[in-house]
Amino acid sequence: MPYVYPIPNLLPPELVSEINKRLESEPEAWVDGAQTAGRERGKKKNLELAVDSDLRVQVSDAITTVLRDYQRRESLLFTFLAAPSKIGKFLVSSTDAGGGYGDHMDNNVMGKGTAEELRSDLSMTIFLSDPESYEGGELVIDSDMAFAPSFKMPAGGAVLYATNSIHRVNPVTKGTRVAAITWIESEIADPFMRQVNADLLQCLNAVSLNGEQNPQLAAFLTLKLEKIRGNLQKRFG
Ligand SMILES: O=C(O)CCC(=O)C(=O)O
Ligand SMILES: [Fe+2]
Repeated sequence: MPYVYPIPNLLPPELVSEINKRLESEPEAWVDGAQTAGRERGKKKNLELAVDSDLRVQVSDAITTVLRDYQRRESLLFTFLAAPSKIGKFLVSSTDAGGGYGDHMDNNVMGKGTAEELRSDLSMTIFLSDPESYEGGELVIDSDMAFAPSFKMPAGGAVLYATNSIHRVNPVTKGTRVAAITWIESEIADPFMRQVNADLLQCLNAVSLNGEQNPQLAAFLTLKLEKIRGNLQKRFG
């Protein structure tokens, strides 16, 4: 099974419309996206906010603040699944008709040699455009496989996937696809253990949300689940 998780409502709708408004108001901030593609530049046809532009930093910081907010249900899910230790700055991408990004692998290390260097365990695309507003532009994960899953999420929805999978963005045939993309270093390098940790966290969360009927049982299960999680972490890091 490929490690792919759609998260439908990662960003609140107010933040998505605020970001889209800002992006539309600064058409001069976009540059050729091939600049950030490294060896894959020939396959990439899109525009991106200049990496050092104020707008890119502001949009990236606003999204990261939501992801670091443990109270929101969807960012809780993101936290469980990713166990993020480092979240890279977001690239903001805009793809018009004729653009796309052919089959490729992302780099194992992002921001090499900078203060922001991270081991890219997970890649994440946050869709910012209304899916009705463009055609094509699906994100296809494990695109070298016969049954590769394909995603076109609602605005504010995300797809989190293992960085070691070949993937592509299908050609956009109409309209414009805007997305924010980043890479994440997880506290848990091993994908199998990351999955076990995510399952345990989901159990702990369910127990804490539904524990009123039987507080004693809830306390017992919480203690035991924390023990299992802690002991697994000690053994597998
Ligand atoms: O736009 C996307 O959904 C993914 C882009 C991508 O694969 C990349 O920037 O490496
Ligand atoms: Fe990629």
